[in-house]
Amino acid sequence: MTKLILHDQATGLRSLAAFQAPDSARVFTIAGGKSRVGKTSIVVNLAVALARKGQRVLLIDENPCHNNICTSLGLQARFDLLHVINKDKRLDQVILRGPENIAILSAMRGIHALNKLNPLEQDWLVRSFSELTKSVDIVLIDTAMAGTTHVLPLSLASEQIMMVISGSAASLTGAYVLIKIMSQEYMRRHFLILVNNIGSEAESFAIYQNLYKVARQYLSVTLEYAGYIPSDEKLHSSTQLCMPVLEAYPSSQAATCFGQVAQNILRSTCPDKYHGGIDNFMQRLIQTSHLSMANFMV
Ligand SMILES: Nc1ncnc2c1ncn2[C@@H]1O[C@H](COP(=O)(O)OP(=O)(O)OP(=O)(O)O)[C@@H](O)[C@H]1O
Repeated sequence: MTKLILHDQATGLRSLAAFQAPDSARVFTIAGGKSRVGKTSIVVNLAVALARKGQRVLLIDENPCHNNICTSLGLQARFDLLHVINKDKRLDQVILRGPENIAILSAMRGIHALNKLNPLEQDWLVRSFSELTKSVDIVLIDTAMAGTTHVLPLSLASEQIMMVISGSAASLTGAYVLIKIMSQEYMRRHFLILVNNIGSEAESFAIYQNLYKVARQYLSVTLEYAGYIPSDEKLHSSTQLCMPVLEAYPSSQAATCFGQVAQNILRSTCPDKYHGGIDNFMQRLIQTSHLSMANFMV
């Protein structure tokens, strides 16, 4: 029975993908197999690097307010996605502006409410998001870490999934488990890999290559190297200053690497044929938010 439900959900997801416009915004979910792997630092700094390359960036933040993008930038979000869902505020009224005019949407409470929306509320939300279509080129989603399979709905709704790994065994195992579930249950065949907090580029590439070989042999998926961010005290200091490292320490090694990662993801391919688009993303997210994590045996 569970298999049947999963099959239907997977079929639904694939048919939704067919409705996407080819020229719309690209949506990347940033996930990690372990907490504290550096997701928020990566989302914030990658957004700045992308904005400096002329991209209009929207960040969607799933983290709780004591530990989220706004806090890391010294901003305070008074409103969030739930205010939009409840029709207390319009989407443009809850979006904050960060460095380089990056748009930031706090969404933790809203994302958790998506599976309770009736069809009319779903429609309203998708239409609200369609208003962003002309003003956003790239969406980056910072996922919260609350269990291995928690990030599935956001990841499956995105065009691209970027897994952040470090050199630790826990981060590699966690990333492998997530890739396994998404490939075997949901036919996701392509993942971007970013290695963070690592000693050197050579070390980073060796870790990536090991994961690549194992994933190709046992899971039949393609991994694409998105780059690396070194272990850099300047990145840690910039977090404490509530600033992106690209602003606080523009000539640091970390800042240079974020520029390179931004270039790589702009060039990245999408063999899964998920063409993005914010309203379509929201439609898929509503659909995937009904997935019961209890269905998964890891
Ligand atoms: N490459 C790096 N070099 C030095 N410090 C880093 C690096 N990447 C992340 N950090 C530091 O590690 C800490 C955790 O980073 P961050 O909050 O971005 O992780 P996270 O994965 O978002 O955490 P959570 O699981 O709590 O959401 C921060 O203090 C950050 O400054």
